[in-house]
Amino acid sequence: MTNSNSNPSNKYDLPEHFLDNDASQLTSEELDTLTYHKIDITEESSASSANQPKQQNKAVADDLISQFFKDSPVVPADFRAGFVAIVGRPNVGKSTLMNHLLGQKLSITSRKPQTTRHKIVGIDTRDNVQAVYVDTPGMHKKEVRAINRMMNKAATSALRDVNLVLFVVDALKWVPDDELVLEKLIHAEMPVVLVINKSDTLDNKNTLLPHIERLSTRMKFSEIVPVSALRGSNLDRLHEVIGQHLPFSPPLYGLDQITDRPARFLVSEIIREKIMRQLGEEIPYDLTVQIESFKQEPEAVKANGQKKAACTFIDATILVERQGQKAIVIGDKGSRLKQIGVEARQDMEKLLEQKIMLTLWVKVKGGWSDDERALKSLGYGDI
Ligand SMILES: Nc1nc2c(ncn2[C@@H]2O[C@H](COP(=O)(O)OP(=O)(O)OP(=O)(O)O)[C@@H](O)[C@H]2O)c(=O)[nH]1
Repeated sequence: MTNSNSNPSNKYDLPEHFLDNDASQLTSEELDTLTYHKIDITEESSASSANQPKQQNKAVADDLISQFFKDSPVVPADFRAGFVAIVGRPNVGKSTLMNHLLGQKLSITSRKPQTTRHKIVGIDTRDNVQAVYVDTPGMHKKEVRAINRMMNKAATSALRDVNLVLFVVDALKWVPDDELVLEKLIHAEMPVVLVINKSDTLDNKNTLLPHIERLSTRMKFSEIVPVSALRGSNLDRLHEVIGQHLPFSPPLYGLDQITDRPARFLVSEIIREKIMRQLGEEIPYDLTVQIESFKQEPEAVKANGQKKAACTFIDATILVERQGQKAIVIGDKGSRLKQIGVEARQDMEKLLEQKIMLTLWVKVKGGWSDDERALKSLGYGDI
């Protein structure tokens, strides 16, 4: 730190992090230095005040308060914020929609139904609106196994305490699982917006209107918005509708925050997505990824003066049900696992904006998807 006497009124002599934080985070030593500055400044403006410690303390407090508010973003009175649940049967494009609404990939997507297993929270702040999206596993009728039951539970619980629901359907398709979602929403107290996704697949747009009319007789939707999540069509309109239906409220999360999920969770989801994309139909979805270790090393300067970039070291285990699946994931001479690793690392580097060293292992853990206790130990218990 610069000698405070050399330039008493220069605020950059203050402890560095004071510019970003409030005074409660200063050490007492730093506070002493700060007070010393303040005395110097006061002496410059008023010679008599040097003997008035109370006034000096008040000046310090005023300075801290004004600095604190100067650093806090000003939120307009008409700011709106709230939770938005994205619900629908499997494969209608809920995760694709959330990623495109966020403009950032958070939720994994694949052609395979039931890709989304957990409740994912994505935060989007724009135009004085903060929408906190909850992407849910698709709801479906076949609750055959423990994992399906848990996914349905997660989707239903996402409907509690939200301000708005986006009910996503696949173009003109209407199947019993859509009916199941509709039944859950009919008595919902919050507004429900029907999002007709995959509108790019419609050959004849005239068929849309009778479909919308039919669905409107089933329940009262606040709005019906046809979109193509994949192509990003009509999402501006959807953003507008979402904003209109959220309550006036200060932001619920930081204005720059994009998710409440820890980085280790997001990286395990990235690995899972790459496996599903690589293997397509070859492997059932009975597969999970466990992050064994996640160590972040900050940027450093080596002994020779060279800079060492920040790096995160990740060890992950892919758990499969059977020996045969292990061989499939590993591939010929490890080629498939290597490809999964390369693609996952690239996505992780984009997400975390730093170098990643990724080590992948494959292990057989029979019967995990049908064992509620094992699922809980893998983190499915809190969904
Ligand atoms: N043509 C077209 N395909 C889409 C659109 N949106 C999503 N898809 C595709 O539909 C498939 C399923 O998308 P997801 O976003 O994984 O669907 P989901 O509803 O989250 O699926 P679950 O995880 O099973 O609940 C993927 O192949 C997407 O590329 C769209 O607007 N148009």
